[in-house]
Amino acid sequence: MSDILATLAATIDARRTAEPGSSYTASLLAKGPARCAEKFGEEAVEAIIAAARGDRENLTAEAADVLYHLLVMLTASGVTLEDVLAELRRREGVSGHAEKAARSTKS
Ligand SMILES: N=c1c2ncn([C@@H]3O[C@H](COP(=O)(O)OP(=O)(O)OP(=O)(O)O)[C@@H](O)[C@H]3O)c2ncn1[C@@H]1O[C@H](COP(=O)(O)O)[C@@H](O)[C@H]1O
Repeated sequence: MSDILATLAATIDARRTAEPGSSYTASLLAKGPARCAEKFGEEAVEAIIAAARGDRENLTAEAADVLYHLLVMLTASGVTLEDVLAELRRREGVSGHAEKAARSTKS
């Protein structure tokens, strides 16, 4: 299921050395990590609005924008999709309740 994400991440990584004029991704990466993060935030807000309105069709499209812009932001910041997937694998099977309880006993 995540093959498309891995393919997209590879495409975005390859765009780091592409001409901004020929690639939207390259033009965004050329603006730096802060601008990429801002774009991710804008797309996330659009997804939030679609979800809050119960607009499933728009939410699907906005969620795709969010995933694309998340990968661009990660690339701009030197974090790979594999880094994020490894973190998810590390968390696998640990309930959010149990993780939160462990955090509160540490402090
Ligand atoms: N998945 C996407 C994708 N999703 C969204 N977008 C673009 O993200 C932009 C965000 O939408 P906005 O309305 O905010 O755009 P905008 O106002 O023109 O953007 P700004 O000027 O504010 O940056 C749009 O231009 C979308 O086309 C994407 N652009 C590219 N991809 C993938 O990335 C690949 C490489 O694209 P290029 O780098 O352009 O070759 C493509 O083949 C696709 O697979």
